[in-house]
Amino acid sequence: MDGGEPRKPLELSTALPRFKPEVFRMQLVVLEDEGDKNDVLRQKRGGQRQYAYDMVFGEDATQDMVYEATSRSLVSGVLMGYNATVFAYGATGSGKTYTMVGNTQQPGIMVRALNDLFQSVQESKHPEQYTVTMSYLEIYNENIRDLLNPSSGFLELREDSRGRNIQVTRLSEVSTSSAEEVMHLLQKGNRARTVEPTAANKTSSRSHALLSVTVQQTSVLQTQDKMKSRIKQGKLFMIDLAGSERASQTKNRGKRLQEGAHINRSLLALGNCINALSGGAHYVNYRDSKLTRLLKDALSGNCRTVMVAHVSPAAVHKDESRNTLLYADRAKNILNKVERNVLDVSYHVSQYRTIISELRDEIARLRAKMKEDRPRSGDTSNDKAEKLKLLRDKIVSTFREQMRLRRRLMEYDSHLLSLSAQAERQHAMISQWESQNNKLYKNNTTARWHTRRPNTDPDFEVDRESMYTEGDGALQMAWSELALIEREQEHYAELRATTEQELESCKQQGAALENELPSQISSEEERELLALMCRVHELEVEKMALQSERLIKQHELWRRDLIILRYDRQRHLCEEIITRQRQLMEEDCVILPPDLKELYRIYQQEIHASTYTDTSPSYQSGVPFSSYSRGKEKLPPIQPSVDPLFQRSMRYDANHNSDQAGSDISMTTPNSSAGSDYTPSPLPPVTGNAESGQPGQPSSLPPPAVLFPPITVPSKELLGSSKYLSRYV
Ligand SMILES: Nc1ncnc2c1ncn2[C@@H]1O[C@H](COP(=O)(O)OP(=O)(O)OP(=O)(O)O)[C@@H](O)[C@H]1O
Repeated sequence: MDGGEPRKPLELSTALPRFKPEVFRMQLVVLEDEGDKNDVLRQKRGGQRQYAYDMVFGEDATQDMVYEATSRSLVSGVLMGYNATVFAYGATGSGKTYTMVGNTQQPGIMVRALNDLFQSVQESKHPEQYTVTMSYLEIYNENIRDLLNPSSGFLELREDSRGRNIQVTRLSEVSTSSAEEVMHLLQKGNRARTVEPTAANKTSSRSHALLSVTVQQTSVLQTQDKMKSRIKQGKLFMIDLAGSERASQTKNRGKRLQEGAHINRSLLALGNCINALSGGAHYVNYRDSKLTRLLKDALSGNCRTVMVAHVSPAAVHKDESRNTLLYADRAKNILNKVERNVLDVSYHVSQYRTIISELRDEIARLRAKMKEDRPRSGDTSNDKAEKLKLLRDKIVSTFREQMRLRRRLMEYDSHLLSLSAQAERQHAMISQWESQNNKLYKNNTTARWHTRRPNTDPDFEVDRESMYTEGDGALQMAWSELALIEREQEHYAELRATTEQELESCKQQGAALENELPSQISSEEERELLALMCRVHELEVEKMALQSERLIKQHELWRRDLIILRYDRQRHLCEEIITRQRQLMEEDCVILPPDLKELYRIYQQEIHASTYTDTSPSYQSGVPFSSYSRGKEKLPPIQPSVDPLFQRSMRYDANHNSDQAGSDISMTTPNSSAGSDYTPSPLPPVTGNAESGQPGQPSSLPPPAVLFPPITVPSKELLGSSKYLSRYV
């Protein structure tokens, strides 16, 4: 390390998960530490530390090189419906803003990614199916500000009772159709961002900036009574974090010092989350800062995440550099489960169609009444005109009132639907938990486990005790949440009934006013004026039709969620039954008949097809499920990390010793590469010859009988974790 000032800091990238390991060669950063010269006793010895990352960029790396290697592949993923996040991390002045935003000559990741995104949309077969929206916010002193509409003040962060669906209220979501428009918005946002000069950086960002771009592709498959559409939605977050800073180095005072404290606190919270996640902690505290709450999905949810860590080669920054390297190193161990957000939406539009058509009928009636010729008194006195004006005003206001009431009814319906979806979820959660408890504490499998594993793990019983308490708490919470939901359902049902009554009387009032109309019209001009009023009504109805369409989609998504949940539960049960039956067959040395073997094979294919999309790394790796073809000697495991319950299931350990009478199952924690990728390596049979230690070559049974895949048993941490429950539902 030299003592020179940083000009071109070093950037490291760690992509989570490493979806293209063949592209990202691991590269090293060596941190040299000469030790403390004043440390005469040599207590703190210097030395070298090496850190390996997916990619390391030196001072010659261009913006383009950084973008190509870290973020380009994320853009195509977003268009396919994946979520992705790129965030820049590092000390103040280390080059984060340069990497993310850049300048006009050297644009950064944000600009390049958006350019690529729009280009890909334009080059696609159906550019008209895509909608792109963006929002841009900053977190300054723990307050959220809308960078696209800075005058809106501080915004609130909201989430549901389980800490999911995090949303920023009143944040502007701007719909964009071209890269130029986006660039303009981005520049506008950057101008609004809080940037101040400090001793460490002339243009120091005093806030974290989060740019979010949502790409939605909607393809309508059918119209008429039943509409079917497919919605694919990917989100890309690009985040320029504020830099960590030391008061002694930045020489900040007053306001700057206070900003620095906020920045450091939120970065510390982020560091804690990274530590907890990389260590596989059961509980991760995202609530310590707004930054971590917003980054929750990027860190542990359904998201491909790239962390670009920035370090300065200057000796004076060695502590910050070491910290950054350490966090980046830990972040590598975090494994996210990435899924495509694709939904086939099919919905009945009859319910809202009725409302809309009723309103349209009303307008038609109004028009007809206007055209009706009635005997008139012939006078065009001011008095008559005044009466007509009054009548018109009344008709307009009753129509508005009707619209208001109908809209309110729709909102109540929508809320009631969401409540019933939530209640259903709680029910599912409760029954799931109860069946888990049965499995854990009461059934035979557990008893056998105990007898097979005498005294191997002294903490085993203690763990179970604490799991039971934890589970009990989760169960109680689910029950009380259910009671709350039911109370809210009752309340909203009452509100709905009252509104319906109000609407009925409003409708009658409107009809009476309409009947008065023909006798009041005395000239063509008046007729035309009233025609205009009808047009305004029509437009309002159209607006309502659009709103109802949005609600319908929302309902359908909830309904689909529930169906998926039920199917998932059914599948879990089936798998449980199959696993246990196989265990019994195996214990009784039943020879597998060929047709049953064939059924297992088909079942396996089904599981694989439903679990792995064509972009799954395992599929691309050239070992797809089809390799388990008829006649092959091995069957793949029943449970290739397909469901959250069994995700971290026990895996067969080929090297496991044979002292567990009759059982070759051992607990192994899946390593990072095995966590999400299905590794169809040949697994030895459950009843294989333990002495031989030869996977797949058992001698105790004839060949067909030994083709059992291993029995998967949920790992104790998953069965006992309440976190699992909330994740699963
Ligand atoms: N790779 C690079 N090539 C050339 N100049 C760079 C590079 N990286 C950073 N710089 C320059 O270094 C200075 C500090 O960089 P930047 O503002 O991006 O740091 P930062 O990490 O965002 O700091 P802060 O956390 O204080 O906002 C800027 O003037 C920037 O233009």
